[in-house]
Amino acid sequence: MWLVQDKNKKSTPTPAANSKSLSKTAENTKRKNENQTKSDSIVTPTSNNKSKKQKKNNNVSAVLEPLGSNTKQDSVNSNPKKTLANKQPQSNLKKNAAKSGWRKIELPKNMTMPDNEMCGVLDFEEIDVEYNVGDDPLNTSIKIKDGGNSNNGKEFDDFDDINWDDFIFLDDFSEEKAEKGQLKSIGMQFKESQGKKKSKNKNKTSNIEESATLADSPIANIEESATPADSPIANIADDTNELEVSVDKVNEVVSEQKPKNKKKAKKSKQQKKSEAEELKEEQEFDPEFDVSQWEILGLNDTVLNGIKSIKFERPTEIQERAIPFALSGNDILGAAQTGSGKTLAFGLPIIQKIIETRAQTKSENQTDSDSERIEPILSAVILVPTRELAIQVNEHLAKVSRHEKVRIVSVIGGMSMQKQERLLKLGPEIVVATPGRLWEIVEQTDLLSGKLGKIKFLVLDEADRMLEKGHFKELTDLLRVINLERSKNPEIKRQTMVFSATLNKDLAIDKKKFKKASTAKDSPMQDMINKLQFQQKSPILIDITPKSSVSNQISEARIECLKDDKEIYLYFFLTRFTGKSLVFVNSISALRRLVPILTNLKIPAFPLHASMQQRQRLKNLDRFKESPNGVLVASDVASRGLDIPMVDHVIHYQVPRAGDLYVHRSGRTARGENEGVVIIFVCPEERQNYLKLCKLMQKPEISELPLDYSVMGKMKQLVSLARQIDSIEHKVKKESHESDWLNKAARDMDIEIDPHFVKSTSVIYDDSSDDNVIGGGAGGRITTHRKEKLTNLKNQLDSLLAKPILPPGAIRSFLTGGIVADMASKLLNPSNNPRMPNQLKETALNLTKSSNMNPKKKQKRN
Ligand SMILES: Nc1ncnc2c1ncn2[C@@H]1O[C@H](COP(=O)(O)OP(=O)(O)OP(=O)(O)O)[C@@H](O)[C@H]1O
Repeated sequence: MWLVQDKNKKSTPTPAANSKSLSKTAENTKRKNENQTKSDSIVTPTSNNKSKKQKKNNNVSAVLEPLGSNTKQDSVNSNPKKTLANKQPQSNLKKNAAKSGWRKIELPKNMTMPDNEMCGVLDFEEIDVEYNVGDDPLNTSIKIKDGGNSNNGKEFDDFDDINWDDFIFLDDFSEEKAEKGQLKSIGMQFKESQGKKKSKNKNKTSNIEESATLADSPIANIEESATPADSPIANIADDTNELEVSVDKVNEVVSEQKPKNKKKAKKSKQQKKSEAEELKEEQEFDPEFDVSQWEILGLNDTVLNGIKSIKFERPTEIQERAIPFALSGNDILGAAQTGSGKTLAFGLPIIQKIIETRAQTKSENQTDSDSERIEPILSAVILVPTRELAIQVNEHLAKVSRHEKVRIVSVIGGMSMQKQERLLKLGPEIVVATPGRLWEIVEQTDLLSGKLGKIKFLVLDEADRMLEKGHFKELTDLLRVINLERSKNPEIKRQTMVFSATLNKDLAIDKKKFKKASTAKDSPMQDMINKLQFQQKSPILIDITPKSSVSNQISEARIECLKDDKEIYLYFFLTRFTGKSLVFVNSISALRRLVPILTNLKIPAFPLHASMQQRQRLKNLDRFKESPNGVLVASDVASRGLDIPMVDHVIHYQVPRAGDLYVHRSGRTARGENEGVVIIFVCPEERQNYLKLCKLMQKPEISELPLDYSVMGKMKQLVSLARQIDSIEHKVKKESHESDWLNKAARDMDIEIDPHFVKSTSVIYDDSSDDNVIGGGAGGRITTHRKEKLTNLKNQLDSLLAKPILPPGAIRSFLTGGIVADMASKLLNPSNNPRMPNQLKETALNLTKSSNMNPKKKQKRN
């Protein structure tokens, strides 16, 4: 059984508490103190039954409180002794919490436990509610629900994100120990046991030592269960694919040393998925597959085997041009359109080099009896601007190097730093990283010291993005460290490869101009080139971007409408054409407005933006990938590099602020050999920017999408209902949040809210309009009224959504004659759009292509 430590008062400060969590704690304390001051002025003291309950709880030394009741203790002081010395009157609740710094939380009744025994409750600072556990960590997965909203719940199968310094085993808990500050968190116990094991096994190699300890410790078992030991790419089965490393050797050691009596670990969903994928890949491998087109580029048999697994018949142009140069050791500046296969253009030569180096090292060590213990060498660092892209590049390279088990680790922000450190200790050969987190690791640990300076390859993918705010500083710092060693020892050879679809920021992609821009003394490109310290005076420039920078496989079209009507037009487009759509917005606020409206309209819409938790970002990305008609509403964090299969439409819901954004956003469709549609929404306020964009892209105006807009009245009605529902839901949530806050403040202070106060601060609801709240009255009534209105609106919307969307006049004349005389047959015709039966089931691609061929084709508007 475990107790959970209140995040706001660590009575047993642990060495592992990192600066981030400490600062967060301080921030929480400050906020809580502010809240307390606020609540002092609005609540009155009382003695009620609750305080009796709390007295009783005092005897058990941990505060009992129902999970989700929001009765977290107030933070008093991070030092328990100091708190006890504090003579200020406090509620029993507070004293109790201050004494122990730990609290026990009752589990909700509906919680299922394998052995009917409580084992633990998790309460993370970044997660509002819950839980689920079993008593055997190996047979357990944790489900943590975000924000208490079950629709929005997320599940982790991964114990690695738990800070074990925040938990103790309940059996270890005593009030005495708590007072003396002698409680040892699970994390501390683990570290101690790890220390002991290490000294016992000091003759073993460091990797083996660590694995052995991991295998013996309860925490280790948990960690292992999150990292499939038998997978060649250990973390590919991680539920987020957060990190990947091929650690066969270490894994062998781990599995050998597992205690015999250990219960069989239940395979996580992800493990199973990864095993299934591996099996599939194994079956997909075709030794007879013709790779002659690749062979002529100079790739060796091992890499060619990798290609036989992924079955790419021939190299793309950028691969054809870049691979031979890269294999012969050149620095490269490569520009090619989005989705043209740049990852393998730099990835295959790196993999080949790693395999060759391994073979060479092995043959050099053949006389050495220790040849089996060859230290893996960090050969390549690939820097990318976003976390999702890092994971994707990792997966892509892991897939093609699967037979050789090249060790690849992603180092990205927003994920467990400890896990990334542990994987780095195992010795990766390729690190794919975002600059921020890699720099954090370099600064805070010595895991990469001496290694970065010796790498054989440095890649900057989406290089132009790296020059922008948010990456530039860390990138510069990293380059300083990477170049340091070489400046001392010029013998060290390193190839540098820089790739993007928009290498030249001003988008003037013509060779002369590009060269000019990249050599102009004061350009950021030149600055970066200087910092990169290419080994060659002039790196090989391969620029095969099309004139307009946008892929030739993309068909573009424009939708003109008023700013306030964009939601209606978007809903219309998404209903009219089936397929996967990626909708880009310029701001998170626009995204937050749009997603609930689409959700109310039963469109499977998923948000993705940089302020979301990383796990949620990945989860939404996965949901989008799996949903054939899904809509990802994203900020520009998704604009670069993401290779999501079969995105049919990219929609610029707002005109992008820069030309390169237009290119990269648009490039999320038409990947590889596919075609795709790009739609840009333009409202009168954006017209100027749109025209500038066209000029920048060196193209005439984008043709307008020829649509039959006769159903727009219906669409407007539906969207208006969805908006109203969202607005009321928002208000109800806000009210309930405020009332929770008030009740919580009162509970924390052991006081009762004065009903007069509630009355005087409440508002009167004007029945004539949902928005006319004019002051004075009872809050509860308002909420009830709103809820009723909400139910009515939802019913109304549901019934409209269940009907086909028909042009005006269709209902009256339905089945009888007039403009929709043949409606019955249309409704039954499978080649018509089921939601809009008077329209053909047509793809946006065909329509856009035909309008591009015939730009004068007019659309009908009512
Ligand atoms: N030779 C090939 N034949 C067929 N498909 C390929 C080939 N090379 C790569 N691909 C596929 O093309 C898609 C795009 O590749 P990749 O992500 O490397 O493009 P990119 O040029 O880096 O795009 P972006 O500029 O958007 O980052 C991927 O799905 C990849 O698997």
